[in-house]
Amino acid sequence: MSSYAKELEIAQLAVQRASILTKRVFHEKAKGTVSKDDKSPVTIGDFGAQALIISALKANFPDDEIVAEEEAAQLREDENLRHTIWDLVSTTQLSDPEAEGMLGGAIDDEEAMLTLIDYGNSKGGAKGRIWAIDPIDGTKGFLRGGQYAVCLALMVDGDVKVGVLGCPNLPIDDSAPLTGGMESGQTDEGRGVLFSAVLGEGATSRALTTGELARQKDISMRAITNIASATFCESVEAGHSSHGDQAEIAKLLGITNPSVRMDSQAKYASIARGAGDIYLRLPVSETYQEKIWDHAAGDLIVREAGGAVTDIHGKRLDFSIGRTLSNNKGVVAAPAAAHPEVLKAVQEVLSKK
Ligand SMILES: Nc1ncnc2c1ncn2[C@@H]1O[C@H](COP(=O)(O)O)[C@@H](OP(=O)(O)O)[C@H]1O
Ligand SMILES: [Mg+2]
Ligand SMILES: [Mg+2]
Ligand SMILES: [Mg+2]
Repeated sequence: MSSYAKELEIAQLAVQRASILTKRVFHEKAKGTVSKDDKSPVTIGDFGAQALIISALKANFPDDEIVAEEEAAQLREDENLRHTIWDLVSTTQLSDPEAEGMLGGAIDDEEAMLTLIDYGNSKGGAKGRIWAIDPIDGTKGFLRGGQYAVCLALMVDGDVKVGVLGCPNLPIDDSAPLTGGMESGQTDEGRGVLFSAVLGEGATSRALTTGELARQKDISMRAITNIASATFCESVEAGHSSHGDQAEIAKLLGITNPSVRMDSQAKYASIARGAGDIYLRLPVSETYQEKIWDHAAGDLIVREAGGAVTDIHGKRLDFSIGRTLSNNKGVVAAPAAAHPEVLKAVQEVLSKK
């Protein structure tokens, strides 16, 4: 019996249900975007998915704290936006009644939905049980029909214990070739994966369904015998990580395969299943602090699949500080045996700047 069996099951079902909503938004709705203070695109999908996930967590673990990316303030002002989201949230459920029942059933009304979204305002920290939610990670990928992820992790006393990633646009087949997006003309057929890990218990993948959980498979990173033959993943957005530095590092390692660019924590998931090998996220700004919800689930899934994840200084990502990874800079994720060599190359390139 897994040490976090109930947490894992609820987390996976919650992510699966939220993924139904995000797919509905993509397929059915005009992908209405509104601008937040930080000008990042945020869609009705982000708010809706966050409401559904928090509803499931509150029904099962009422005392746990939650750190989530979005907040309801804007929805309180904007009646149309609120109604649109409520429309989706109140009509999205798992097709399996037993699974849906485990998530606590329907949200009462619009006001309750707003309250739920705002439960995600915990400051985080080193004490107690805290969930981290990114309802849509890779919002830009989501909008362009590329990769995105619905992300959920449980931290206990600042350490990630459970991580779940729903990746609706990744191929179900763990050995499918790595590409950044949904190539034009492709359908949902054969796509949609739910990744998960519990600390000390390995990492798994399974097909994302609309009902009960599909059968899982263990996943592991590829063993790299020759680093020059590795493939690395990086953000599509040059504003999120430095393509230039990453290319120099690849060159230094003798890597000739082109990097695969994809949005979201689908990068962590892709290397964890052995479809790629290395994920580099090198800072472009002195001041930007990475958000815990952008990394918590992916960090655990990669480590449980046989990888090592550190920042550019070789420090483990520290989720115990608050809502951001203020003790870390950048991300270097690679198979454990290859990580020292990759980190050395990262530091060599960055030290010359
Ligand atoms: N200057 C910056 N540097 C690094 N990450 C940034 C950034 N500005 C925004 N981000 C984060 O990058 C995430 C997407 O990562 P990626 O580039 O790997 O797809 C965004 O998540 P959201 O899409 O959830 O807002 C956002 O939190
Ligand atoms: Mg965002
Ligand atoms: Mg994100
Ligand atoms: Mg997001």
